Amino acid sequence: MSTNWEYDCIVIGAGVQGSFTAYQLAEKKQKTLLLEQFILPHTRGSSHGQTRIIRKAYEQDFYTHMMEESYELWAQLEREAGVKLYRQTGLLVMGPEDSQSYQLYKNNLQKNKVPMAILNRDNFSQHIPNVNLAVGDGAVVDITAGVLYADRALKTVQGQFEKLGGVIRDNEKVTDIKPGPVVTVSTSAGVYRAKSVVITAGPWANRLLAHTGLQLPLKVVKINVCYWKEKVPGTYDVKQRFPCFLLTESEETKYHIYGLPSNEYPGLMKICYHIGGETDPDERDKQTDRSDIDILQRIIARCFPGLVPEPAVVESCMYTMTPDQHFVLDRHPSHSNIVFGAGFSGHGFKFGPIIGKLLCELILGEVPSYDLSPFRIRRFQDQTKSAL
Ligand SMILES: Cc1cc2nc3c(=O)[nH]c(=O)nc-3n(C[C@H](O)[C@H](O)[C@H](O)COP(=O)(O)OP(=O)(O)OC[C@H]3O[C@@H](n4cnc5c(N)ncnc54)[C@H](O)[C@@H]3O)c2cc1C
Ligand SMILES: O=C(O)[C@@H]1CCCCN1
Repeated sequence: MSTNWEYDCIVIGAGVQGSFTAYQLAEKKQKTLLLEQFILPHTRGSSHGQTRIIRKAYEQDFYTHMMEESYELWAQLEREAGVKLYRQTGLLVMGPEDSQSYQLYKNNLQKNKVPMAILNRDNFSQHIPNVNLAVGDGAVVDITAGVLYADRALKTVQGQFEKLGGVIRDNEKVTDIKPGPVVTVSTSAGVYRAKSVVITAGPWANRLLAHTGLQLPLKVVKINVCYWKEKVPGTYDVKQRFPCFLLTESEETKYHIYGLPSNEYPGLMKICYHIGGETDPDERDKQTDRSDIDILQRIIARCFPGLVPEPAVVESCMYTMTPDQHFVLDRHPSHSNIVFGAGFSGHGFKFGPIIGKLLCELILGEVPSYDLSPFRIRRFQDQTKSAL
């Protein structure tokens, strides 16, 4: 076998995680190729759209800790590129006061000294007008939270990567990966060889991993991204300082419901359900399950009296879920020069800079900056299929 290679590293998939990983690698002077199957920018994966929530409020400490640094890295990218990627709005967390989920959010904010406010029934509507707090629900605000401008963030980080000498080839689908001391990656347009490979293929992760003999317990779901019309334009607008919100799971809703103030489409507020119908990523639009919309309509009619409880716009996006909804960040069990980031379970965007840093550390054989045990594949044990 020849030991020639053209690249130190090839990153497969130019969503938020692959783009940040490529950027970090280029910063570390690694000659890096970023491959993307579609023409950029595109709307067929998980990272498209104008906005995402950024927050420190989490049920688990380890995410809150990672977010401390992630905020710094987002700000660093804003400074480097001279663009605004983050707007602070706060995040209103509401949920059954006595539920485990709500208590975890509240306690975690307090324990980690995240700037926050606890609202009670008497002062709630003074701070958050036009929202009905359900009977038995508590409310806290993560003051650090806000909106990330997602499409702009992707364009920015890809641009910074190219400025560092990184190469992006879009409209080039990876069709085969041959592991070895030098990894051979075949695409619809050519063949490349590199010392190492990072797979950040979002909903297509298992398709790519199959070439390396590994399958993870991932489930791809289609999310109906719903926008709801304000009865009086501006009621829930970002300019009126309306916050993002998160309704923690309850017996009625089972999964989180979340929303962002009206911003990208004037007069429309984005509110979604944190699960959807299972789909093949190449056949996303054949998945027509709208049972989430029924649940959203009920909750919106009850809690958001200023919105028409009928979606005005419905767009599509995909989540790649793991059984525990924690990410997968690991090295291939048989090929140490293949690393992957997958299963971001609908909450990975805000971590983009940190995921990029961690995957870069794994590729370079450095000690990871965070404890990766919640993200390792060994937690799945029986569910991980390896043909090796
Ligand atoms: C509706 C919605 C709302 C969300 N809200 C939030 C939020 O508020 N806050 C938050 O933090 N996160 C949120 N998320 C989650 C976040 O957006 C995702 O976790 C993140 O975008 C995942 O990025 P990724 O890079 O793993 O996947 P992707 O963006 O899907 O990127 C993978 C890329 O790999 C490419 N690819 C796949 N196969 C190949 C191949 N064979 N060859 C070449 N390229 C290939 C794909 O085309 C794709 O571009 C949300 C997600 C959705 C869908
Ligand atoms: O990551 C987030 O912040 C959003 C809201 C909560 C559910 C997942 N997606």
